[in-house]
Order: sequence, then structure tokens, then C-alpha cells
Amino acid sequence: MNEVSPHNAPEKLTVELGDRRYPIYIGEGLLSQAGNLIAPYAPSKKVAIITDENVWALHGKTLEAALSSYETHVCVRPAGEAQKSFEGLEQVLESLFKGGFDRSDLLIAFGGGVIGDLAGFAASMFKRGMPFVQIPTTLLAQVDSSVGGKTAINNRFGKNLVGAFYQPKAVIADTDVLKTLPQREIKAGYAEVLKYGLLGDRAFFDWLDDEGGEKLLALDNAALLKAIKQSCTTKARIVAADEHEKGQRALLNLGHSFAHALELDAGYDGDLLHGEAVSVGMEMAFQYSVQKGLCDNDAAIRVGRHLEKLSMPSIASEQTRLVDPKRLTHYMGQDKKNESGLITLILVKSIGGAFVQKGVADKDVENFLTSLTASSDP
Ligand SMILES: NC(=O)c1ccc[n+]([C@@H]2O[C@H](COP(=O)([O-])OP(=O)(O)OC[C@H]3O[C@@H](n4cnc5c(N)ncnc54)[C@H](O)[C@@H]3O)[C@@H](O)[C@H]2O)c1
Ligand SMILES: O=C(O)C(=O)C[C@@H](O)[C@H](O)[C@H](O)COP(=O)(O)O
Ligand SMILES: [Zn+2]
Repeated sequence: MNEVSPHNAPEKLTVELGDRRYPIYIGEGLLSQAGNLIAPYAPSKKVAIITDENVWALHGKTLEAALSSYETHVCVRPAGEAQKSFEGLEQVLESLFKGGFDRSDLLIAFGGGVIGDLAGFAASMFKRGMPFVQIPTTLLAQVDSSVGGKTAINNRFGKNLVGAFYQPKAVIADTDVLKTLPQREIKAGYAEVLKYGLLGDRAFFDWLDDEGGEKLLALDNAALLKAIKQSCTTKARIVAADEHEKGQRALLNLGHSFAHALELDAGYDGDLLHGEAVSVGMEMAFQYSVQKGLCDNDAAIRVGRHLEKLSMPSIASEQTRLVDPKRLTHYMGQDKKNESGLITLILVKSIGGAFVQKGVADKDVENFLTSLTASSDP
């Protein structure tokens, strides 16, 4: 049995959800301690690991060794957003039936946000629900998707439109596994880190803009730990206060109404990653707020400069995706936050000052998107 060694003791945060409260463990070398960390949630000692081909090839052996005292069944899916589909879901459920699982067994989602959302959704519906643990392996998943219990697949109407709120029993974030991430994926994850600064934490943004952003993109250990802890602390607080997004949880959607429309438009084939779309979407939220007189232009300029300095996707770099404002606006009409046929947007008063704006007319959004296109220049 692997012991949790004292010099390697993980940081522990808690998502305070009463009798469904759960820990988030963050630290180096945690994958090899997974056997001990999941033990309270796997009394039957039978575990289903849902993962993707890249993660399994790079880190599967470490997890298998850590779980040597368990009976493990592995379901390896192709990598990529296309797995968040009815077909991907059916394949995961099939693997659970074939493995003879029941509700006393544990499912482990071992991968990025795609695997977390897909496997979490499968766990929520398998025999009406089996327990699951998140072992996130991307920066995006460690700072955001593994926490909070949003699980979903996409369909032709849009992102995450079929899903459930279903909380994991624990989250185990091993920062060592991030060392194998391609730079493009690190940047995609960085967008969600930046989101926490922009939505409610000016000091965190200042740190990111000053030195934290560059250090994170270089996977500096101390910066990584700080950013994951800070992001998860904010997310855990918001989720504990508003698990089902009746109010303040919607702030975690900053930039996402625009982002999800861009993703649907691009197709879920890897052309535009979720985090890349969020990067552009957050800049749009700032610019929209400026156009409506809600936010000072200096704030939007500062956000734009930050994205440019780190070579992050931006309105300027993604101009070719903005050529059809009417279609993008139509896609935004399906967003889950909308009410009574009107769009809900997360807007900003300042850096760190996001708020929920309901009742936005389609035409306002379309006019705004039109104003961003190169063809609207005088
Ligand atoms: N549920 C939520 O709250 C929430 C929050 C944010 C995003 N999301 C969802 O998360 C998804 C995006 O997640 P993602 O960015 O992690 O993408 P992903 O899961 O597709 O992973 C990105 C890529 O990195 C590879 N990979 C994963 N871990 C690796 C590692 N350690 N080393 C090398 N390669 C590795 C994967 O195989 C994949 O090719 C989107 O579907 C988005 O909608 C959900
Ligand atoms: O956890 C949340 O709440 C979020 O909004 C986090 C987002 O980063 C994430 O992309 C989420 O999946 C989007 O939620 P959705 O409800 O707009 O599908
Ligand atoms: Zn997101």
C-alpha cells in the first residue's frame, strides 16, 4: 500500500456542501498516492477508470501501480471534445455494464475536462448514480472543471446542453502530471485561471499580469500551486453558496456565452479549444460592457494587453471566427442561463467586478458582434 508521505503532504481544500462536502487534494506526486486517497470512497475495492488515449499512454502506469490493491477496469476513449456526445456517453456506460459494475463501486474520471464532464455524467446516470472521483490531468481541469459537479455532453444545439449537477466524492490534482501537457493546452487552461481574477479578484489578476501569467505558462511549480489553490478556493466558495446556479455561480460563466457560440460554430474537432474560446469570450464581455457604458475603457484595454502579452487568443487573433454575427447570436439563444427568450450575459464593472445581466436583446448582441468585425472598420 502506498503511504501519503509527510514531505509530500497535499494541500487540502473542501467544497462545503453539507453531507456531500468533499476534499480537493492539490500537490506533487499525488497520482502515486491515489490508492490511499480514494480508499474512503471505494469500499468494494472495484474501480472503473475512464480516461483518454493520451492520458492513459502517459500516466496510466502510475495510476495502475497506485491502484494495485484494487480490481480495476479501464475504459480508454479517443481524446477530444467530440467525446462529449451521446455516442461517447453510450460507450462509457457500455464499459460499465460489461465490467459488471454496481452502485457500491467507484468510477474514476482520469483526464482533462472532456473526460471529467463525460465520465461524471455517466456516473450520474449509471444505475441512477454511482460515486465518482475526479483525477484531473490538465491545467483547465485542475483549476476548474473537476470542481463543482457540472457534468455534460454537447449536442447539435450547443455546448453542455444535456447534463446534470453531480458532485464527485473527491478531487485529486497532481501538479506533476501537468509537465507533459502541450503548450496549447496550458494556455487553454490559463484562460480559466485568468477568469477567476477577472470575475472577482483584482489582486489575483494583478499578480497574473505582473509575473504570475508568464510563470504559469512556463509551469513554474510555485506559481502553479498558487494558481490552482486560488482558483479552487474561489470556485469551491461559489459552488458551496450556489450549487445549482440560481445566482452567483453564473459569474463562473464569464465569457462563456460568447465562447460556447464560437465553439459550436467551429465544430468540436479541436479547431478551437474551450479555453481558447473563453479567452476571446472574456475580452468580448469587457468590450460589450464598455460599449454599454458599464465599464471603463481602460479596464478592457488592460485585459486586451494582458492577452496580447501572453499570446493568448483574442478578438484580434480570432477575427476570422467573427464573420457571421447573426449566426453566433442565434447560437447564444440556446444558452442555459437565458430566461424568457432573452439572453443573460456576465458583464463587468471593472477588473474583478463581474455581475449577471439578464434580459439582453438578441439585436444588442448581434450589433455588438458586428462592431467587432474587421469589415465594420471605417
Ligand atoms: N464541468 C465544468 O465545470 C467545466 C469547466 C471548464 C471546462 N469544462 C469542459 O472541459 C473541457 C475542456 O477540458 P480540457 O481543456 O482539459 O480538454 P481535454 O480534456 O480535451 O484535454 C486536453 C488535451 O490534453 C490531453 N491531456 C490531458 N491530460 C494530459 C497530460 N497530463 N499530458 C498530456 N496531455 C494531456 C488530452 O488527451 C487532450 O488531448 C470542455 O469540454 C469544457 O466544456 C467543464
Ligand atoms: O462551474 C461552473 O459553473 C462554470 O461555469 C465553469 C465553466 O468554466 C465551465 O466551462 C462550465 O462547464 C460551463 O457551464 P455551462 O453551464 O455554461 O455549460
Ligand atoms: Zn469554462
